[in-house]
Amino acid sequence: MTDSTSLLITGANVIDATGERLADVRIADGTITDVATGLTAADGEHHIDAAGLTLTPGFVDLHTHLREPGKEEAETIETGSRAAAKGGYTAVVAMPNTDPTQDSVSVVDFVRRQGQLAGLCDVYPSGSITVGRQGTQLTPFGELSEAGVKLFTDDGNGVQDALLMRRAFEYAKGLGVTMAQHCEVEQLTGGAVMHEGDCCSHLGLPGWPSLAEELMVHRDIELVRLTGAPAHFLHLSTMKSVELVRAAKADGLPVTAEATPHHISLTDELLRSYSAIYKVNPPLRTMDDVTAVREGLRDGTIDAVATDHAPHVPESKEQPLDQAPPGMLGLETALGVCIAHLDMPLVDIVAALSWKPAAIAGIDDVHGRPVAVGEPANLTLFDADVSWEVVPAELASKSRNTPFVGVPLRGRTTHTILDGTLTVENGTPTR
Ligand SMILES: NC(=O)N[C@@H](CC(=O)O)C(=O)O
Ligand SMILES: [Zn+2]
Ligand SMILES: [Zn+2]
Repeated sequence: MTDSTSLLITGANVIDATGERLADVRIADGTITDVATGLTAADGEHHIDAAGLTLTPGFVDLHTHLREPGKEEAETIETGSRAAAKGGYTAVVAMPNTDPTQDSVSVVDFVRRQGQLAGLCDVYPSGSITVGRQGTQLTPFGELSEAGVKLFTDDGNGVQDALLMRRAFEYAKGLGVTMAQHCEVEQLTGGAVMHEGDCCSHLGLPGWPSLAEELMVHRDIELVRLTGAPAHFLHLSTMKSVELVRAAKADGLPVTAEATPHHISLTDELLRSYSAIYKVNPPLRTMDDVTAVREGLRDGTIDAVATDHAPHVPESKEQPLDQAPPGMLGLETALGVCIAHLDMPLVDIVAALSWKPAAIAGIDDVHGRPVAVGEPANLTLFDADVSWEVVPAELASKSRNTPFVGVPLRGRTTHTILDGTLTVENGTPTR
């Protein structure tokens, strides 16, 4: 079914921000029209028997690299949206390190429109903080914000200049938009291919010290204290970063943070293979860091799981470690990694995948909503118990650079519903 006629989902375990219960849910014309028990399918109504499955608001990815415009050989907005839908996502925030950069209204409008044309997932373009992500001149925040941009980031790089970042926060405060930082002091990471630590010294490879991340987390927390503007921290990876954010929240500062599936499941030991599949920014860290990031998610210091889905063509990842680009796929495996690797109640895992990131993205009027009558039907249905392994050839993404081959996953999306229409049915995209 690709058109939105009436759809009935029965017997699902429904989880949303209001809690957990068994219910039947009817959807018509993009809206939830019934939530009850004992509903039966009308003549001709599409019926999904969801006994044993979990129904939640659709997932929201705060951090997706869709690569279009500029690197369509690695991913397009259509293929990335399809990967998102397969992973249970109904919305993604598209990162700005495209070519041209998402630093103007015309480029962000193009990205949003391509997302609408693909029709598989709502695509919300971020805007870059600086023109061309060059770190020297601020983009027209006012125009971009009027064009619907709510999250600004130079992701791929952090903003190195503290004065420019201070100004960015000051403008952001007036406009009600959020600055999202890729925390990396580049003077400390030149030439790095992996986490700086025992494993790195043993392999004799150039290291990316935890301090390079933590210094910028600290700087931006203090800029938030100074300006009162909100900050979101992208892909946090170290124990000390988690501690800094925990302390900032305890001080009542408006900071939020995300962690990736790979930073809660994989460590720097994987670089012993010298495979560039495991090269990522920030790098895979130690088990102590993994444990601290998981604890950050458990206690709410880290608000969201965000994939940092970063597709790269095979030829680029087959290069030696020092030449290969950093980045890993994430959209189709995120749920499976989270359930397998986070010792948290399922409701808290779904919170980190859905309504908490929806609020950070400023799209919580449409996504991450309660499963209730009158709400927009952006929903995910998944099997929380199924164990599976990723097969790269079966990915919807145009790229194959998943680090999760051979990693046990638990939990997989069966159906995704965008604005009342099935984008994924029985695990298969509908378009
Ligand atoms: N995470 C990565 O290793 N790579 C990202 C950039 C980024 O998120 O910093 C990419 O665009 O490939
Ligand atoms: Zn980044
Ligand atoms: Zn990124």
